[in-house]
Order: sequence, then C-alpha cells, then structure tokens
Amino acid sequence: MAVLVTGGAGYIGSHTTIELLERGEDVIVVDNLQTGHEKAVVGGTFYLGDIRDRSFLDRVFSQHEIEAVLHFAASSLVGESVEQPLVYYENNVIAAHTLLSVMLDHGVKCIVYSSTAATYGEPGQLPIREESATVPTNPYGETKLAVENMFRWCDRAYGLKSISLRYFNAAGAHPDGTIGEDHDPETHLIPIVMQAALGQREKVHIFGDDYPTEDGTCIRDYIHVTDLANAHWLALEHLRRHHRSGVYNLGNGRGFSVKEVIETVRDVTGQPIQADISPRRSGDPAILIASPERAIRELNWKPKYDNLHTIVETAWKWHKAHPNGYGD
Ligand SMILES: NC(=O)c1ccc[n+]([C@@H]2O[C@H](COP(=O)([O-])OP(=O)(O)OC[C@H]3O[C@@H](n4cnc5c(N)ncnc54)[C@H](O)[C@@H]3O)[C@@H](O)[C@H]2O)c1
Ligand SMILES: O=c1ccn([C@@H]2O[C@H](COP(=O)(O)OP(=O)(O)O[C@H]3O[C@H](CO)[C@H](O)[C@H](O)[C@H]3O)[C@@H](O)[C@H]2O)c(=O)[nH]1
Repeated sequence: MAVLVTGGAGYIGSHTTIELLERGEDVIVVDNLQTGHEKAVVGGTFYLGDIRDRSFLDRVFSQHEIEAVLHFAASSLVGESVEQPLVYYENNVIAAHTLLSVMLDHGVKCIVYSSTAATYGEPGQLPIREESATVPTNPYGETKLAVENMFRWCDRAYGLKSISLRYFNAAGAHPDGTIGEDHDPETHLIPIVMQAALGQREKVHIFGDDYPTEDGTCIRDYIHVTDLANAHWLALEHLRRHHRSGVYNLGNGRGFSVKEVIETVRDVTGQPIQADISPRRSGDPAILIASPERAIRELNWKPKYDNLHTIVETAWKWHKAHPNGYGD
C-alpha cells in the first residue's frame, strides 16, 4: 500500500516525503510544480500533474494501491489571496473537492491535511487552542478552513477520516542541508533575512514596530519543518490505529518577534544585516502563538528543534550552500 503526497515537491511536502521514506513507506508524489521543485523530491514515484485534473488523479489512483493521502498542494500567499480570492477557492477548495471525490471513488478514506494558523484570524486569547474561534481574516485562511469543514461533513456522510494540522510558522531546512525553502517570490521572514545575509538584498524591511509587543514588532511561533514532517507521520499512524478524525495545532508554544529573528540570524551568520522600519503589512496579527498540547498528548509529538537558534542554523546551512535555491 502506498501513501500519496500532493504538493510533495514543495517546501513542507518534500521534507515530509523524506520522513515517510525513512519510515519505510511507499511514497507517490503528485505536484504541478507551480511553486515546487522536482529536485526537492528525493525518492518515491513522482507524477507531474494537477490535482484539479480529475482524470490525472484517477490514473494515479488506478495505477497504485493508495492507502492514505497527505494533502499539501495549495496556494498559500496571504496577500495574493486577498487580491485573487477566486484563484484560492479554485486551487484550495475546488481542488480538495476533486481530490476527495477521486479518493472516495477508489475507497480511500484517510487524509492528513496542511491547515494553518490563518484559520484563527486575530486570536482572542493566547496561546491559541484548537477550540479557539476560527474567524479567518483573508481568503487563504477562509479556504483552508472550508476544506477542514468539508472533511468534517465527509466523515459523517462517508466515514472519511482526516487529521488537519494547523501549522504556525514553518521554518528551517533539513538538517543535512540538502533540501530547504525556495519560493519565488519569497515572502517569509527567515529566508528573506537569509537573502540579506547573503548580500542578495540590501536590507530587511520590518513591517511595523508599533504593535502591542515588547519591541513593537510582530511575534510568531516558528516551528521546524522536520518537526512538521514528523507530525505528519505521527498523524498518519494515529489514523491507522484509531480511525478518528481530529484537528491539531503544530507550533512550539513560544513566540519570537521580528527583531529577535533578525538578531538571531545576525548571530548565526555573523553578518551585520541592515533592517529598516516599514509600514505594517495589512492583515498581520500582532501575536500568534500555538498551544501544541493536544498534538503532544494525543499524537505523542515531541518537537526536536524547539529553539530559534537551531532552526535558523539549519536554514543557514541550506541557504549558504544553495544561494539560488534549487536553481543552482
Ligand atoms: N509555509 C508555511 O509556513 C505554512 C504555514 C501553514 C500552512 N501551510 C500549508 O502547508 C502546505 C505546504 O506549504 P509550503 O510552504 O510547503 O508551500 P509550497 O508552495 O512550497 O508547496 C506547495 C506545493 O503544492 C504544489 N501545488 C500547488 N497547487 C497544486 C495543484 N493544483 N496540483 C498539484 N500540485 C500543486 C506546488 O507546486 C508546491 O510544490 C500548503 O497547503 C500551505 O497552505 C504552510
Ligand atoms: O520582509 C518581511 C517579511 C515578514 N515580516 C514579518 O515577519 C512575520 C512573519 O511573516 P511571514 O510572512 O514569515 O509569516 P506569516 O506569519 O505572515 O505567515 C505564516 O503564517 C500564516 C498563518 O498566520 C500562514 O499560515 C502563512 O502561510 C505562513 O507563512 C510577520 O509579522 C511579518 O510582518 C517582516 O517584517 N518583513
């Protein structure tokens, strides 16, 4: 039996593919490479194709005996989602609908899903627990939540079992430095600061220093991509054993400000890194910190890279060796 990974050529999907291969799983990756890289897929069977294409998916499900799906494929830029909501409804919601109906046609009833802290919107209380209100403030979070809800109803109607993993800020790279984050355009803070350390950007723009935090900059909960990958394996095992759907936060439960992140990158890289204060980026909540208690308790998840310094070190190893990402 095989595990199908949609979006397995992307940042988090490629790290999870390695984790699955190391666990002895038979892995099938499907990706249309809209933001992913074939070079990031280091094993398993790769199919170039789009999950919105029902006949393509049908062929993959007919050729392999698929037991479960890990669903990463999506569009995931918050700003872009505000400008092009219909693109997000199509690639996140309609695509998930196609995937689910093909899965059910082939009797596959087990899925682990990449959800996000963006499903919560502006948090009412910290740390954020899974039962906190979900009021997304952008189409990205809205479409991710819509798919979680689709799973809930499909469990009731068809017995589909799903685990939705709400990641906070994915960061870092595989500790061996062979795969890492490569997005174009890059919008995430840590790779942007790395680009400044490499001299590829003159400076980092800090989006606002008038937030209600100690140093005025936004606070986020950075979680290592390898710890996310491991959580997917644990979620899959949980579904295999308990056949019970659930929603889990994945974060370290500790927050760091934008200024603290930049300072840590200065420390790790030894580069001075210029930064200026720019206007706020619209839609940024001041503080997002997870309560990861449920995942620790129920999935037996133990994040290994739980300090920012180590997270940044792994990112630096990747960026230093691959200054042009997979284009090298
Ligand atoms: N990076 C983060 O901090 C973060 C945080 C929360 C949630 N997520 C979610 O995790 C998942 C992976 O994120 P990532 O950062 O690895 O993104 P990514 O863009 O690197 O990976 C997404 C992959 O999916 C592929 N893809 C997109 N649409 C497709 C389609 N229609 N058919 C086939 N392949 C398609 C892309 O080519 C890419 O390889 C996404 O669902 C994202 O919403 C990411
Ligand atoms: O050049 C930059 C880039 C980012 N930031 C700041 O750094 C923090 C982190 O920003 P990222 O873009 O790295 O991450 P986000 O917190 O915006 O987004 C992440 O968390 C979201 C959930 O809220 C989504 O899941 C999204 O996919 C995921 O990347 C934010 O305060 C942002 O304003 C800067 O100051 N300058």
